[in-house]
Order: sequence, then structure tokens, then C-alpha cells
Amino acid sequence: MLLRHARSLLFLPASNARAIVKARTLPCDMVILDLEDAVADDAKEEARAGAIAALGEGFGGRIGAVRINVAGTRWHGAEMVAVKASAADYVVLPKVETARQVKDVFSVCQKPVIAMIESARGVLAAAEIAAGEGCAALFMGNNDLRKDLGIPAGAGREGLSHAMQAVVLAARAAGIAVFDGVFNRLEDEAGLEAECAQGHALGFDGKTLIHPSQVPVANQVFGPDMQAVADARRLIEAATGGAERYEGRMIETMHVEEARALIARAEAVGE
Ligand SMILES: CC(C)(COP(=O)(O)OP(=O)(O)OC[C@H]1O[C@@H](n2cnc3c(N)ncnc32)[C@H](O)[C@@H]1OP(=O)(O)O)[C@@H](O)C(=O)NCCC(=O)NCCSC(=O)C[C@H](O)C(=O)O
Ligand SMILES: [Mg+2]
Repeated sequence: MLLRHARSLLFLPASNARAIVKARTLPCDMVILDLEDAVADDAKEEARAGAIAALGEGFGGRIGAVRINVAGTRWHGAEMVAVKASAADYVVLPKVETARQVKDVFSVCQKPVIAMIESARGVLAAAEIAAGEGCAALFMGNNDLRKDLGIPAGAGREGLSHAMQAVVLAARAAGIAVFDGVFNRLEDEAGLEAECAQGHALGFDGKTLIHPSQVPVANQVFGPDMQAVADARRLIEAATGGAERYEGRMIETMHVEEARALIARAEAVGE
């Protein structure tokens, strides 16, 4: 599956062997083995070895990635060397604030980099980061961003909306994929659904997740609506080129292109 078609991108601590096994049974589109904040300092080295072994075994057609620790930490260098030799499809770099940080990781790891935007500086540099060498996609890191902006933990996402839009704009201007941040409340399916719908409406391609129970919701919200796919097929058949009347509205070339993209996405996720 192409990264831009991914709906559900599941993080798990690379130190959690049971979660690694579980991930291979889940309908998620991407698995991200975390070596950063989800892993305690004294477990980082064992987690690194576990992540590399797990990526070698593969995730059965799911996209496989690993999130490394930032430059300046004592694990960063060894993680980059390990990732380079691994079967990871992508390397996820947290707390990115410059295009140079992405380029440096890309040049050592030789893997496309997904840059996490999780600070005010990162948001302000997002366009440059997205357009820079080696950058394959952007992830929102809303927990860290909220902290950096001084937004209280219990607040809604109003305070993040400008940043989320800036990050979507940056990704689209660079022609790369962009994914919404994680939803922390594990027992609030309605809240998750509302947040997925909000992210979808803002233009995100899919959502990063933290628990198996969140996967079906993200797949449903970010997956193609079958009625919309049927409508897209009819529109393509009816279109003759240029502006024309179609079922009481105007359509042009861009609507045909949009319809084709929707069908391609539906086919990519097997719907
Ligand atoms: C959040 C959790 C710590 C909850 O753990 P727990 O209560 O133990 O989970 P369950 O008992 O409900 O688990 C049931 C089974 O599911 C497996 N499991 C749990 N989580 C995952 C997962 N993420 N992927 C795959 N499998 C998972 C358990 O192993 C159980 O299976 P079994 O033992 O066979 O019954 C935990 O869910 C968790 O650790 N989640 C991921 C946390 C993480 O990776 N965090 C980093 C990413 S978040 C981020 O990026 C924030 C960002 O940086 C920002 O700033 O916003
Ligand atoms: Mg973070």
C-alpha cells in the first residue's frame, strides 16, 4: 500500500513483544515501532533490537516504520545505523524543527523520513521541512505541540487548529502525505470518531493511533465511502471534458481527477 492511502497508523512501544505480535493480526495499514517516548531509557537498547527483528519478520503487507530518538540523545546514532540495515519502509523522526534534521537522518538511514511536527518552531518551519530532501510525510504530534503552546491537557483542539491547517498546507504544497495526531482517551469511541471526522475534514490522509480498538474507527472514517465511490464511477462515465452540467451541478476536469483519486484509494484499501 502507498503511504498516502494509509488510514490507520498504529504506534506501539518497540519494547512490547505482545503488542508486536498483536499488530500482525490487526487491520491497520501501518505499524510504527516506537523507540522514543513510549520506551523507558533503560529499555531502549533491547527495544531497538526487538524493532529490527520485528521489521525483518515483516508485518504481513502493512507498512512498517520505526520512530527513533532525536539527535543529541545517546541512542540516536546507533538507531540510525540499525535502521539503515533494517527492513523498515520509513523512519519516523520526532520533534522536527528544520529541514536539515530530516536531511541528516535521510542521508544516514537511506530511508524516507516521516517528520513529526510537535512544536511552535516545527509548525512555523513545516513548509520548508515538507519540501526538504528525504521528507516523505508529516505527522502531527499533538501531545508535545499542546505542551509547547501552553494549551491545557483537557482543552479541545481549537487551539491546535491553526497549526493543523498549516501542517496540511505545508504537506500539500510539497505533494506529500499528512497524518493527524493520536487520540489519548482509550475508552471514548465517540470522541475518537469525532476527532477522526474533524481530521478528515481538515484534509489529513489518516490518523496515527495508539491502541488496537482505535483501528476500525480510523479505517471507517478515512476509508472511502462506498456510495461516494459509486458516484465517482458514474461521474467519470458521464464526463465528456470541460465544464458541464451533471446531476444538477457543474463538473470540470478537476472533479474527474478527484473521482479517479477516490477510486484509486478505495482499490488500494481493498474496498
Ligand atoms: C496505551 C497503552 C499503554 C494501553 O495499554 P494496555 O492497557 O496494557 O492495553 P490493553 O490491555 O487494552 O491491550 C489489549 C491487547 O492489545 C495489545 N495492544 C495494546 N496496545 C497496542 C498497540 N498500540 N499496538 C498493538 N497491540 C497493542 C496488548 O498487548 C494486548 O494484547 P494481548 O496481550 O495479546 O491481549 C498501550 O495501548 C500502548 O502502549 N499504546 C501505544 C503507546 C505508544 O506507542 N506511544 C507512542 C506514540 S504516541 C505519540 O506519538 C505522541 C506524539 O509524540 C505526540 O506528541 O502527540
Ligand atoms: Mg511527541
